[in-house]
Amino acid sequence: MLIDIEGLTVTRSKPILKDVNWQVKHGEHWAILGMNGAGKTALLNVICGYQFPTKGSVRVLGEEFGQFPWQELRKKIGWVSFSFSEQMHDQQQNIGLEVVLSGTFGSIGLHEHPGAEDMARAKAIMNDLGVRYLERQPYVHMSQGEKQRMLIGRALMADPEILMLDEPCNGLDFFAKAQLLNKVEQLAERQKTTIIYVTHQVDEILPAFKQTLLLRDGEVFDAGRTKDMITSETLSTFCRASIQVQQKNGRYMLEVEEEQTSLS
Ligand SMILES: Nc1ncnc2c1ncn2[C@@H]1O[C@H](COP(=O)(O)OP(=O)(O)OP(=O)(O)O)[C@@H](O)[C@H]1O
Repeated sequence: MLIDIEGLTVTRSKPILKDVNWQVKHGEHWAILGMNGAGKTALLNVICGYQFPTKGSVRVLGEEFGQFPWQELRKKIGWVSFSFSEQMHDQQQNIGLEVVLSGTFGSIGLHEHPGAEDMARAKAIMNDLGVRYLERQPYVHMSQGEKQRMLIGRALMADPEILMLDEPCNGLDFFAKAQLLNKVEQLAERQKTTIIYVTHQVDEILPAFKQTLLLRDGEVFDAGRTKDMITSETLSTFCRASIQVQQKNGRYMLEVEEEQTSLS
């Protein structure tokens, strides 16, 4: 079991996660679908040890939260998120190659001298992600899609066992989104890293994401095989709206008949 969460409750000034149970096995790729404020980012924060459980147990990569130095565990988890992208902006001078290389050291900005091996690996990863042409370009001058691929490259430098992508297609145009999803699909097919993909949009749930967690108001609404989760019936109840799900070439599309949902 890669992730084993039982009875997880996180309460701050209000309940954020309530009695969450979720298990991720080796070799699985998961999508986490939920509307704004559902608790998706909070759940990732708990997995990375940035947010502490109020109640319940959290085991990641076989280690129990509270009984293991979580900063060690974090090295095996890659996390790509918008907030991280914002932090990178403080490193105005960093060029593409440095951003990817910084993943070796888990730092924001490159403060250490990488070895020849690291350098070769960073270039190979950039090549793979189709961003080798950005090697010398400052991060701040990159497009949103280029930045996202750069951050995925940075996360892959650490050779993570789990790669968490938190709404990676936000702000991307349809072409950049297709390119990014294509890369995510390739990564998932390689089966080296378990991918957890957080989104509001069902069209981003790629065929490789055979499992889906539906999170609503801090609670697990349902979890299991994507083909059982992304159905008209389940999503209509989940979104409290009348929703028709269509499938084309293994991808999902929604038709929403009422206005109160934010899913598309
Ligand atoms: N430290 C905190 N104190 C109080 N409330 C918090 C705290 N952190 C998160 N929340 C609240 O918990 C809820 C879940 O937040 P979270 O960021 O996990 O949602 P999300 O599903 O990722 O949403 P989005 O899709 O909008 O990014 C939100 O209502 C948020 O305001």
